[in-house]
Amino acid sequence: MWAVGRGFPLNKSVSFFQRYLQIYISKTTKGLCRTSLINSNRTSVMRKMSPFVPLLCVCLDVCAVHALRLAHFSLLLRTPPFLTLWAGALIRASLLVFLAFTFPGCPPWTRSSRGLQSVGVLCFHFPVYVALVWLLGGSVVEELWGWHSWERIFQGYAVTAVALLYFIKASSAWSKAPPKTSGPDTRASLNRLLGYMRPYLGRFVFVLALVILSSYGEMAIPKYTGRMTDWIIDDESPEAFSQAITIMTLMTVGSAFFEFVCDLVYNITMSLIHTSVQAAVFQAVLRQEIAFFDATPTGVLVSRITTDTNDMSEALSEELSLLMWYTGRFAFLLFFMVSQSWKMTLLTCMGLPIIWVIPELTGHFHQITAKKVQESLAKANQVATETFSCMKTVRSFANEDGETEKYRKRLEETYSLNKREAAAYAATTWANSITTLALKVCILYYGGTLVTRGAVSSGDLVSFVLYELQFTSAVESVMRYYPEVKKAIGASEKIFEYLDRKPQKPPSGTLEPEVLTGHIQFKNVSFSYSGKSDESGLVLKDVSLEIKPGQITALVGLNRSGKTTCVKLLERFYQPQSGEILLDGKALHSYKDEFLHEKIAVVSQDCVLFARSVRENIKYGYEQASDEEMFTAAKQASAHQFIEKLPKGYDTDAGERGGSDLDVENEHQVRQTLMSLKKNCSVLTISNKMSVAKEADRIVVLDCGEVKEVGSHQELMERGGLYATLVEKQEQGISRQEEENAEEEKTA
Ligand SMILES: Nc1ncnc2c1ncn2[C@@H]1O[C@H](COP(=O)(O)OP(=O)(O)OP(=O)(O)O)[C@@H](O)[C@H]1O
Repeated sequence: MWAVGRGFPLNKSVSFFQRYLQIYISKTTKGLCRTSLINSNRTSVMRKMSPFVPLLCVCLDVCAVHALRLAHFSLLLRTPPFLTLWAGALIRASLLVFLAFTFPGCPPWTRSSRGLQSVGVLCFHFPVYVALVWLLGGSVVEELWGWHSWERIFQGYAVTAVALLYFIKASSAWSKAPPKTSGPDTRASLNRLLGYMRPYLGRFVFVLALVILSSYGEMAIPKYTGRMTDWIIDDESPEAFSQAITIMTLMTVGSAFFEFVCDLVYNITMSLIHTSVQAAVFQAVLRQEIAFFDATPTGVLVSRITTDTNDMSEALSEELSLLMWYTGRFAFLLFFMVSQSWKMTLLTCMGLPIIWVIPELTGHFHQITAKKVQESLAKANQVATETFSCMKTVRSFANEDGETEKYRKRLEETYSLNKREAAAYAATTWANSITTLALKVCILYYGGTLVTRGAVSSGDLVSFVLYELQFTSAVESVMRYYPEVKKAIGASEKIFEYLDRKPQKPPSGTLEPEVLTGHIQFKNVSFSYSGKSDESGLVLKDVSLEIKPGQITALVGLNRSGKTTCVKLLERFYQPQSGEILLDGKALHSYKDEFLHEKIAVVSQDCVLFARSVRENIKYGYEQASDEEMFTAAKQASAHQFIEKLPKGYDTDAGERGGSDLDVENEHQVRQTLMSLKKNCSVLTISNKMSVAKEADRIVVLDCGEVKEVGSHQELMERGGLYATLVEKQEQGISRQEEENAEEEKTA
């Protein structure tokens, strides 16, 4: 440091230091690396030495502590012990950090936050502890003069190892939570969820109070069992004993009752929240433009509304409630344990990482083996499936024995993996119980010495052991459920995505005139479903056409020429990229949405029936219609008689998407009805059948999204263009079909 202060270049001081370390390593590791160090690439050799480097750092640290110890006891340096303690910690920390950052052999983790944190714990935990004891008025003489003893040095490393294990456990639990995406973060989702919870704030406060009361009640059994042990040992009066039993029973029953009420209120509240979120998402989805439904598969939409909201609310109902319970228990257990004996509590906390880490390591091995077993089973199943599905081929090659042998080999592989899995499972279970047992033995041993010294009573030890039993699982549960709850909140982002989505369509207009003649004009309309206006994607290209009131206009053309698209634009499902559509001389988008959909009626070839009664289907979107109006509509569609014959008439359930397509007879009937209605409205018919177009007053011929011809049937036939060709081809097709049918009949 001095050299740096005097303007000595840092890299020089580093290489100077490194040289000494290299000499040190070459001496300690004797011939093992001496020859290698002579090589020019010293740094790479140093990296190879990295397994020894932590050991070297520990040795240097111990040397530094002993050097400080000598300085501390030296008569020449009469520094106050507090100052020596803190200065010593600072020197140790500086030395270790300097080593980590300058010595190339140091593993990278020593330079990470985890490494620096460990250095901090190693060097400063004891000074902080001494300072706290001193502030609380305790005696610190022994600690101030003995901090450099071997016992304290080992204790320091043990504390650092435990802290590191805690840190690893916490970070692995946290990393199970979903990674942050570029979308809204968990905090934003949490705020949204809290927004839904706000109306029930009173209930949540009530639930929280019940959690606290119930958790407190659960402390009764350990507490009074300990008391009773004391009374039994001390041979106290039977009244005190029965009083303890009564209080314990009351508290336990009370706790169970509070838990029941709490669960009930909490789950009902969460169901209410779930219902309101689900309804809001459904409404938000319905608001979207039709292109959104084209692009999003129905399954995804349904899953977002049902599965995703269910998953979220289930996770929040179950995991959040468990998190609350265990946090409440954890807090009370910690409080009662500390009040029994803070030393035993510290021992428990130090033992916790060990009972997590060892089973986790064996559990990891078990998981890997279980996965391999699954894969191997899948391979065996594949052989079986393949063989059965190609049974004819197997038989024709007479390869039954070959396939059996192949299947047997796969099963043998699975069997050997099964054996490993069984061993891994046994090891995991064993590691679980042995580590838990070891911690208990340690606590009992340490507690026993405290009881012998008279520091705690036997009853306290009994209570403590009972608290500790619950404490371990409470801590584990908190660490398990916290990431789960975070994950559930993260998953809610997907739901809010729909709630936040703004429909990509212009707002509804305001016009709703009392009189509407129904004069429709397409003026230079171009449209593409992709939203792009480049020529290749256009489905309609510069289309101009007119649908006059009191007339029937037919839109004809080959398949995919854009006929249906014109109707979709008329219904405002999509917006044209350019051009405009006018209704009675006013832009279509200036009309109110509801008004427009009331005025434009679409009779489709393949209409849809909802899984509701026939009555509800007919009145769909116009519930206020009278039964008379409904009968008239059904009669016009020649469905009245048919419906009357159904088991429950108009109240018969139509069934989901029941067979509803128009047959030839019905189609003719509907057409006749439309013809009779044409005086009061504009009629646009779309059909591939030229016979339908023939009856229209005006025919618009579309080809590849462009208007090719406009006129009456007569005019277009005389022109001899596309329409005439289509009519001709269709007539030929019909006559050929008739000939084929006649021939079939003959042969029959
Ligand atoms: N929702 C959609 N998304 C993307 N492209 C579409 C969509 N609907 C139709 N198309 C495409 O637009 C073009 C015109 O289709 P449209 O259904 O309007 O033709 P059509 O003349 O009514 O055909 P048909 O007589 O076969 O019903 C076709 O190429 C079709 O593939």
